[in-house]
Amino acid sequence: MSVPHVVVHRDADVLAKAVAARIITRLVDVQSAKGHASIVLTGGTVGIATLAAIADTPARDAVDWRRLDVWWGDERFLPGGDPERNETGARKALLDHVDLDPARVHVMRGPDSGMTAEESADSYAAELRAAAQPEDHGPAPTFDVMLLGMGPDSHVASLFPGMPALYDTRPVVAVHGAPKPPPTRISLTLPAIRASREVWVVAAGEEKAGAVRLALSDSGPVQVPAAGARGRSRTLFLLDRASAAKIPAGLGRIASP
Ligand SMILES: O=C1O[C@H](COP(=O)(O)O)[C@@H](O)[C@H](O)[C@H]1O
Repeated sequence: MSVPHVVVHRDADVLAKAVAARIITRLVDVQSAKGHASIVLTGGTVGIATLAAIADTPARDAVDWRRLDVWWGDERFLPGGDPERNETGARKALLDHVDLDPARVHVMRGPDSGMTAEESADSYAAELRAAAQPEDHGPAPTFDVMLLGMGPDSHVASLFPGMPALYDTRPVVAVHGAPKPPPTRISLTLPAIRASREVWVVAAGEEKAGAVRLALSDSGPVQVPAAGARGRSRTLFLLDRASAAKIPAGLGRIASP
């Protein structure tokens, strides 16, 4: 697993634009190297603002959207089209504005599919397994980029501190009783997150400063889930100044003074 690298931007707006530029560059590089790429999306404020920033930049045309697999790190277990679903936010901000191959957009199904949360998680696990290649050596693909928002309690995806999902070895699970509404969710687990080539944790706002500090410490992932979010090749913490306010001096590289 990689050691986190911290980049600090002036504010949430600059952060979203900078992460958007970074995603475009990464996807273009990966697609030019192997013909296709994969990204795992997050919900949350900065996650969705980043997608909107991609939609806003002409450089988005450099990505071959039809050769991109889109996955989610978590989903709120709500019917399709519900404004609280991460999918709905992502579609509105970006996915509806680019030429994706619908077969490559892998949504986590809601209750309107007729499935329980457990069945939806199992069906996503089957989709992950089907996409995994022998060289991935596991039940999920080696995602090229995984974006993760982080809550003030240090949750990533829908892995909340102390919850049983943090001990699970399956790639994706149903979560019940989440402290942040809605209580029922579907989430990738730490093994699936850690199977990603690159994990990028994005956070903004002073209410995240304590969680950012802990996420960059030696805390255990059961108490501090973001401390377990590490990529195989690279882990980035992409922050605004407010969320980086409590990290040890010298750890963060200021990119936007
Ligand atoms: O509920 C969720 O929250 C987190 C973080 O959201 P934020 O608004 O505090 O940035 C998000 O990463 C996760 O995907 C989502 O389901």
